[in-house]
Amino acid sequence: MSNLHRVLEEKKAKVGVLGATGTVGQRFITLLADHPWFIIHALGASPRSAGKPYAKAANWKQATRIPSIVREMIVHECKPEHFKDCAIVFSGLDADVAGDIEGAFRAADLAVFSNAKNYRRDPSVPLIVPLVNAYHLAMVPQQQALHNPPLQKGFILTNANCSTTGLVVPLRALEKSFGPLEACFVTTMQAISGGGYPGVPSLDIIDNVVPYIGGEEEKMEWETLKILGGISDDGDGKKSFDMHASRPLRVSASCNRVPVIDGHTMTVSVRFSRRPPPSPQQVREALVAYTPEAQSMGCPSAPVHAIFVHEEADRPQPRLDRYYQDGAGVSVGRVRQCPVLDIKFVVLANNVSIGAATSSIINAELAVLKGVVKLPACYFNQRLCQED
Ligand SMILES: NC(=O)C1=CN([C@@H]2O[C@H](COP(=O)(O)OP(=O)(O)OC[C@H]3O[C@@H](n4cnc5c(N)ncnc54)[C@H](OP(=O)(O)O)[C@@H]3O)[C@@H](O)[C@H]2O)C=CC1
Ligand SMILES: N[C@@H](CC(=O)OP(=O)(O)O)C(=O)O
Repeated sequence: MSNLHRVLEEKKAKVGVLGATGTVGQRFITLLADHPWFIIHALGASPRSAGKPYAKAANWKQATRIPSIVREMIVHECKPEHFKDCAIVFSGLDADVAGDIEGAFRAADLAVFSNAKNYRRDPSVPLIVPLVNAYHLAMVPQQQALHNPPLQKGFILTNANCSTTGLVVPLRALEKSFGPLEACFVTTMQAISGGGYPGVPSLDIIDNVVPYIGGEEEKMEWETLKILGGISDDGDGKKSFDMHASRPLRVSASCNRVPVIDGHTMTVSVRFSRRPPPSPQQVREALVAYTPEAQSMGCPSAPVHAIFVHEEADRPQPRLDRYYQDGAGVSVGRVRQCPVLDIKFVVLANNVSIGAATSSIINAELAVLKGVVKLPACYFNQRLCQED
């Protein structure tokens, strides 16, 4: 460990990254390398990578160089003992192994912020898109209390499927301004990087569109309801996610893989409960004005514009717009009347950034700001420090 790293470790909160060598893991590393509150302390990947310096273990595919802070760091197997000093553990683990590993980390009283699908449907686990439903963090204490044995600091919190993430941000903005939505049709054009590395074989995707991504449509249709739903109380203090139950929203998703490297584009049509529905101009204004808690609370990784609304007729486009705000916001365009439902528009979200690593990091920042993760005494920002 360099002297600089030692100094930073005294000033920032130590975090770990599981699945650090993968597509999402590499994005975590680029984002965390200069994070104002967090410092990378431990890295985990498969037994194939364990024991190697990160630069040798990772097949680095980012446009920027491997940050010097991790270059020589030895990758560990994903066992809690290697991460016991971490206040937060981010996970970009393959879903085949994430269930057992993340469960073991929670049982070891570690706070896990996961990208994997395994726990998203768990009734005690918040599924949080940080630009949408930060209030679901309120479920964490119940998860800790119901765990056997009860936990002091450990929990699992997941972010959403990358396509679901791009969809729910404008849907939440519209519900906030115009009340409940009744129906939504969404058709996705998903980037190859969504499948991890090496992902879809080149001979399947070049000069082609694949009209099927296993499990994706079901995830979009189900996760949207959990994310947009509230939390209900049974009267005895037991809380549960209400799955948008008060005014059920019907979502129909069609998911396609297209020959784009990064950035999931989707076309969306919605019907509002209220009659008459808002006009396209009212919808544009509501999307631009939308300010999620992550922004108002001052999360350092939150985008300046949660939703950027394009006026040009042919935007957003993945090649032009996926890195806007470092991929942390969502781009919307072509807001217009829908002759079947009410309003239709196009959404673009960077699947690896706001669709994955950036969401996890903002979720962790929200957890710190809301006191769900209590950081030990530290010096990086006295306002945030909470003594045990
Ligand atoms: N790519 C995307 O756009 C998005 C991905 N996700 C989800 O995020 C997760 C990561 O995705 P992605 O980065 O694309 O996947 P990758 O296949 O690129 O990376 C998978 C990671 O898991 C590690 N791993 C594999 N097997 C094991 C094991 N037995 N023990 C410990 N670690 C293991 C790999 O380590 P090693 O290199 O050593 O094999 C690697 O670090 C997945 O659950 C995915 O569904 C979510 C939203 C978007
Ligand atoms: N399935 C998505 C990426 C992903 O990994 O999704 P999930 O985290 O829901 O398994 C895609 O292929 O673009």
